[in-house]
Formats: sequence, C-alpha cells, structure tokens
Amino acid sequence: MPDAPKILIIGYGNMSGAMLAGWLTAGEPAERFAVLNRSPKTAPAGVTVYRDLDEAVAAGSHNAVMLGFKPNQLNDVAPQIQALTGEGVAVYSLLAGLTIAQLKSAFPNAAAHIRVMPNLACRINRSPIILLENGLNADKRESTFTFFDALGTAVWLEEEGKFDLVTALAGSGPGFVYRFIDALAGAGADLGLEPAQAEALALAMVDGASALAAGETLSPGDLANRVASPGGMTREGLNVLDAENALQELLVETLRATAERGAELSADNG
Ligand SMILES: NC(=O)C1=CN([C@@H]2O[C@H](COP(=O)(O)OP(=O)(O)OC[C@H]3O[C@@H](n4cnc5c(N)ncnc54)[C@H](OP(=O)(O)O)[C@@H]3O)[C@@H](O)[C@H]2O)C=CC1
Ligand SMILES: O=C(O)[C@@H]1CCC=N1
Repeated sequence: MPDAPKILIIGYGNMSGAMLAGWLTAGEPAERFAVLNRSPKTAPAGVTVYRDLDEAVAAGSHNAVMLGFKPNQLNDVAPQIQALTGEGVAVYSLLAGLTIAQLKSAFPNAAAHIRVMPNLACRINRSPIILLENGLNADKRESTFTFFDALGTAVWLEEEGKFDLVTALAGSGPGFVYRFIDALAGAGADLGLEPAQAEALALAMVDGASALAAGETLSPGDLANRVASPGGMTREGLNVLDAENALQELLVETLRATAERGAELSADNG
C-alpha cells in the first residue's frame, strides 16, 4: 500500500502488540512501525523502539500515531505528546469509550481523528475492526480501511452513538466467548468429565462450529435448529437456554453493562 502512514504506536501493550503482530503477518514492512511505551519493551525485529518521548520527537518520521494506552490516561498523556500529534498526523485511538470530540479536544492540531475498535484476534488477522473517522479525505479513508482490514474485517461505523455497543459486541466479545467456553468445560467437568478433556473438547467444538457458521448461508439460529434433530438430544439442551429467553436476556444485560461502562469512561475524561 504506497500511501500507508508510518505509524508510531504510543502504548505497546496487549492490544497494540496483537495489532502489530497481525500487520507484520499480513506483510507490512516492520520499518513502517515505531513503538513508544512507558516502561521498556522489546518489539519485533525491524520495528523502531524509542526510549523516550524526546527520541520520538527528534525522529519525527511518522504521519500517524496509534494510542494504545488506557482511556483514563488520556488527560495525563495528551499534553505530553502534542509534539507527536501535530499537523499532518492522523490519530488512531484504541481508547474505549472516548469520543471523536474528546480526541479532537485532546489533539487539536492533528490532521484526522479515527476511533478504532479491534479485538485480540488481530494477532491472527481474524478480528472485526470498527472504524469511525473525522478529517480523512476519500483517498485516506480508503487507504485507512485497507490498512486495518489486513487485521481481519474492517467496517466503517457512521453513527458514533453506537460505538460503545459495537465495542461491547466485537471488542469485548472475545472475553464473553472465552467465559462461555470456560463455563461449558466447567459444566462438563461438574457432570463427570475429566477437566482437561472437557476444556479441549469445548475449544475444538467452538472453533469448528464458528468456522462452519462463518462459511454457511444459513443463519446461526437456523444452524442451531439443524443440530437439534427432532425428538433428539440437542433440543432438550436448547430448551434450557431458550426458557424465558434466558440466554438472550443475559446477553442483553451483558452488552448493556459493557456499553454503559464506555459512557462512564468518556464522562471520566470530560
Ligand atoms: N485488550 C483488549 O482486548 C482491547 C483493548 N482495547 C483498548 O486498547 C487500549 C490498551 O489496552 P490493553 O492493550 O489491554 O492494555 P495494556 O495495559 O496491555 O497496554 C497499555 C500499554 O500502554 C502503556 N502506557 C501506559 N502509559 C503510557 C504512556 N504515558 N506512554 C506510553 N505508553 C504508556 C503501558 O505501559 P506499561 O507496560 O509501562 O504499563 C502498556 O504497555 C485501551 O485503551 C483499551 O480500551 C481495545 C480493544 C480491545
Ligand atoms: O475492556 C475494555 O475496556 C477494552 C475495550 C474492549 C475490550 N477491552
């Protein structure tokens, strides 16, 4: 991609580390990336690691920064990195809950402000990545999309009011799926399976079921019915999950609580 920005990652932790790994796997040159972290970190070969802010400012070779620290650090960190987020620089933010308006207020000189919501499956190039921007022209919008799409499946969101909800579903979602797998394995163990075997079976089952559903034209709801042979075993289990819409209700509450926390994180940075 000829016009891909040279990216400076500020805050190189779990999420930005997974993204960098995904980009390198996708064939992005390591030289396109630089990292600035609070405590010393190592990065993959070819990626520049700045020891401190001054070194990053002196290099001055990036045209995009990606914010990979925690949302509650924005007010502390923003004043320190003004020199890195000036004219011509696009700001990509992973900070959950924080709005475009807050990013514009924190980085008033940046050329564009882009909210990015990935999940940890970026590491294997299988993440949904939700994008919302302010300030990109049509060409930059396209190259930005292509750049993030390499980490899985990028999608533009136009309504910022839904960002916390898509964050809950697609960004936090792996946490909920891991909890489900863990609970399924735990249930198997409670009922008599050997725990390690129950976990291995649960993981392999979710992996295969998810891959199958992703390649199917049938909806997941229809696929569930296809597994449940009339008068067979699965229907009895589905009846438990479906009683009083129990699973759906639980997940509505799960997404609601998660999304509401986004609004709180935003308010905390008011
Ligand atoms: N984890 C996830 O699944 C997802 C996370 N996100 C978002 O990604 C962001 C990071 O989360 P996550 O990776 O989980 O958190 P981590 O704690 O793993 O990473 C945060 C990193 O930021 C560094 N850091 C803190 N302050 C500074 C600073 N002043 N200058 C430079 N680096 C700094 C930390 O350094 P140190 O090592 O010194 O602590 C740490 O390496 C959050 O905003 C979160 O909302 C979004 C989607 C999914
Ligand atoms: O828990 C969090 O705040 C971040 C946002 C989405 C996933 N992790």
